[in-house]
Amino acid sequence: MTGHVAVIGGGLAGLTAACDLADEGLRVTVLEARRRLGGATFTFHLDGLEIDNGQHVVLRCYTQYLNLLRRLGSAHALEVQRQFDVPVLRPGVGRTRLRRARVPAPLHLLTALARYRALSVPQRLRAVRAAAALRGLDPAEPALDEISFGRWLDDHGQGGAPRAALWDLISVAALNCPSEHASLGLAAMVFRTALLDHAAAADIGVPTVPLDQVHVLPAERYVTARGGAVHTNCPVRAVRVDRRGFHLFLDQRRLLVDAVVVATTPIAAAAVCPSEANLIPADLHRLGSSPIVNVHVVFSEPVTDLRFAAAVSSPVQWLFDRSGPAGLEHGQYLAVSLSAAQRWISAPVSRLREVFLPALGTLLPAAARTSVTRFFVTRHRRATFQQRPGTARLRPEPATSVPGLVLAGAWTATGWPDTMEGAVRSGHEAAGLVRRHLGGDR
Ligand SMILES: Cc1cc2nc3c(=O)[nH]c(=O)nc-3n(C[C@H](O)[C@H](O)[C@H](O)COP(=O)(O)OP(=O)(O)OC[C@H]3O[C@@H](n4cnc5c(N)ncnc54)[C@H](O)[C@@H]3O)c2cc1C
Repeated sequence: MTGHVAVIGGGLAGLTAACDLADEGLRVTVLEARRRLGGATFTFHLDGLEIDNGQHVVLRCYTQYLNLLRRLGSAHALEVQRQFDVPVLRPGVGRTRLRRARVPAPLHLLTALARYRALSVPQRLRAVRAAAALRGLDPAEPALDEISFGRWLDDHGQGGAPRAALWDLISVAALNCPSEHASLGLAAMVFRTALLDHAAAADIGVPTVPLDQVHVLPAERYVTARGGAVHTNCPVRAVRVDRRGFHLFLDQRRLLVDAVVVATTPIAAAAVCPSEANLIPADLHRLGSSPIVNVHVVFSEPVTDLRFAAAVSSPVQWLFDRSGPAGLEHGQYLAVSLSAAQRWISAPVSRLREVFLPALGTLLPAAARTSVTRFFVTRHRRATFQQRPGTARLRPEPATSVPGLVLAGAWTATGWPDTMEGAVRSGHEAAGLVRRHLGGDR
């Protein structure tokens, strides 16, 4: 197939589309506004350590993301646990765990809940009933996107302790939204896909190397090895269309191409696309944004043997041992990942230190007696869109009204939450549309 395709945005969606299009023999040019690729997933260097902008976790049900890594030759960069097993820490009480048994779904959850000591026995029984009811929901049913997951939990006797100690543990991290504000449709999608329909789907994978070695640099190499070009520091200001093709307005020059994948953020897509694309900018702005904060703490000595853990009754939501991926030689580096972090996004580092060091000390006794050698914070104000009720109808389909101009991004209508899996799926979808437009459908 011949043709020149521009991919605007070098996040995971854009990189996926670029890999697919390069495989088709098309001439691909990736244009990324920032000085580095990766979008919401990147690595930076600090005092000899390789730091990810925020801990990223994958699940075994991320089939397209995992396939992409296999294709890029970097599947080894993830360690996926053999069975879903989450240590759950409680201040002053110690550990319990949510661990699936090796039996088919949904029995695997019964056994996990039966042993979950953060809930009383009657609470565990009621949680099993609620899980069965959730399993009966169709996430694609539009009415589910009109109500909040929190309301559904209340209606099913899952407010209070069960919400905090069980449902929020998963949904706040997966949807980056408190359950009272999250879409029931998206929550049903997460719980069904990851936990209720297939026993192995929620097995957790964490990168063993920095994120840029997991998919960012491998994708860049994949595209350039196939003749593609990748430009960073290269914002696209506007796209115009005429009978010759698509004109991209860059700061110093213009580029004329045969097709365009707009894989930016939603607000940038609204600004860049021509009016003929018929996007609804107000809808894209209404998608809003939700923050994620990571608190990074380096201890002089190891303080835990856990690779990761969740916490309840604590400001800590999830913590991860980052020592290996960051290249730390002595001590231990923990990252505390805080989703739906409105409360923390503007807090000074001193305040976060005041809150999170004692909180870690109550969860991990050794942390209370070990000195901290580094403490820093990464903040993403616009980490994901706000996955609240009513967002399904705001998420645009990848095809625009202009053939050859397509959208990609975890915020498009993928049916998935704003995740790496959603980004990869949208990249494939966009590349497929471009291929059909350029006449190479097989
Ligand atoms: C801290 C954090 C933790 C997360 N944790 C997880 C997790 O554990 N698991 C998970 O699955 N997901 C997680 N996510 C979400 C996941 O990272 C995103 O869903 C996914 O990476 C989005 O990819 P994308 O390509 O759609 O968008 P983006 O990564 O936002 O990429 C868009 C790109 O477009 C570029 N751009 C914008 N405007 C222009 C322009 N005019 N010209 C050129 N380029 C432009 C941007 O600079 C950016 O690089 C997390 C996100 C964050 C921030």
